[in-house]
Amino acid sequence: MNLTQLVLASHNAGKLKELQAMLGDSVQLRSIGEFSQVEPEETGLSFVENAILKARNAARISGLPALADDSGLAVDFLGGAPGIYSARYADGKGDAANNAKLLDALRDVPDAMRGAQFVCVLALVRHADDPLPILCEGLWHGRILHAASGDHGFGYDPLFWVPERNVSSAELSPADKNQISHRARAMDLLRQRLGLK
Ligand SMILES: O=P(O)(O)OP(=O)(O)OP(=O)(O)OC[C@H]1O[C@@H](n2cnc3c(O)ncnc32)[C@H](O)[C@@H]1O
Ligand SMILES: [Mg+2]
Repeated sequence: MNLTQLVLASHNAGKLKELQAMLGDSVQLRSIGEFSQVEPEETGLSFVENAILKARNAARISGLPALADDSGLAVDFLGGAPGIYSARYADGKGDAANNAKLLDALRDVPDAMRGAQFVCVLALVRHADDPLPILCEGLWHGRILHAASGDHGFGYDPLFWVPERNVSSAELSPADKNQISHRARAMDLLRQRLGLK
């Protein structure tokens, strides 16, 4: 597939920055925000369903091939919550409220029981009705800290301790996060599928 321009089916500026950095100059990612401010309802029960739903919606609106990222944080002690509801965990009140709610839910839970993974599913559709979306996933294992630390990244990064670096993911430089994150792993697979590496 020859792709020089893709629309990114996301209103999250943090994702756009990370994904464009990973793709480099060979593919230009245009934000769906250029075409519409309306966010589709994420009605799926899985990351895969929501990624496909967002990608189809963006392809329909833009007329371009579309890439979507559905991602979230699955916390072991919470049975995988907030999972696909990560963005809406604190009822749409934003990252700070989501982080505060998570800290509260894990109050007094010991380190050994604070395991978590970031999940990322990327879905690429060539057009809105594409019967064979390309799907790639990535996981990143870590642990939930007892307090926020660091100010890079977005979302739950200040609470996610990265065992291989002994820092929070918000303390990693953007370049370092983009080497090892759930999104980096999914993008690595996507680049292979597209013959970009
Ligand atoms: O749906 P779009 O428009 O892409 O943007 P969104 O922010 O709503 O994205 P999701 O529905 O995929 O929800 C992802 C949630 O998981 C969080 N998340 C995903 N990847 C993350 C990362 O790399 N670092 C920190 N938090 C992340 C993020 O903050 C959101 O709360
Ligand atoms: Mg969303």
